[in-house]
Amino acid sequence: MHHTLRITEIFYSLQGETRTSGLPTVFVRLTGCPLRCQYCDSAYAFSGGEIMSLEAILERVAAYKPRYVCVTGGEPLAQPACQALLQRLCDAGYEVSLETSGALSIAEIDQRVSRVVDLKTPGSGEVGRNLYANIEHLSRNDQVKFVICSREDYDWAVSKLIEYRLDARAGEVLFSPSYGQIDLRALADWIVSDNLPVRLQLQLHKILWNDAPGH
Ligand SMILES: C[S@@+](CC[C@H](N)C(=O)[O-])C[C@H]1O[C@@H](n2cnc3c(N)ncnc32)[C@H](O)[C@@H]1O
Ligand SMILES: Nc1nc2[nH]cc(C(=O)O)c2c(=O)[nH]1
Ligand code: SF4
Ligand SMILES: [Mg+2]
Repeated sequence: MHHTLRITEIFYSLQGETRTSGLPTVFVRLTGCPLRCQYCDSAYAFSGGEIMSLEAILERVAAYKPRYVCVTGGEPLAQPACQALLQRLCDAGYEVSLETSGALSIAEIDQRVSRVVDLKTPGSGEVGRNLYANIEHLSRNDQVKFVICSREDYDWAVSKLIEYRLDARAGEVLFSPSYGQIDLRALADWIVSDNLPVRLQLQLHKILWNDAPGH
């Protein structure tokens, strides 16, 4: 079967987020997203892009000789051929991660992939899109992320953490500040004072490169 995907960009940078933060990583950014989070820093990937064959994508990735590959977007799972892309990247021997909004099922996604599942907070404006059935498919190789816009979002994230025992299911629970929307030190202090089993993650690439294209 001949698979194609609509791609916004493929670039090599330091991973700015998740458990591989700071490690050189190739990013494959798929075009299009059915959500509209108010804070989205990747809205340029909602449209446009270029149709590429699976083979052409694999060739572009291989040219960097990476260890880590991150498939992101847009919403990667909105394109059916994403599943085949992830499988082929794993087969090629890369450490593969997938960033997904949590609005589409991860049930059929290769378990070799570290699935980074965002649970959309009320502050995102898309909390109604969360597919909670995804939680039962999480393994220790997966990560759950909350992007926190306010104290209300923090309290909501803590309630979901406890309700679903997320720290016992996923390998990492990430609390990430919505960029520029919340005081970093306050978020850090809340996590410490509540003794939470979560990791505060900053977006390293924005500190380093101010979110410039290609990073
Ligand atoms: C651009 S999205 C692409 C993947 C997928 N659509 C999703 O939402 O997970 C990648 C990650 O960046 C996060 N993100 C987007 N804009 C952000 C912002 N302004 N501050 C912090 N995180 C942000 C998203 O919540 C998501 O976890
Ligand atoms: N360096 C770098 N790390 C990232 N981690 C997640 C990104 C994203 O936009 O999804 C991203 C990005 O755009 N750049
Ligand atoms: S789901 Fe991801 S890509 Fe889509 S609007 Fe939200 S943050 Fe942006
Ligand atoms: Mg980005």
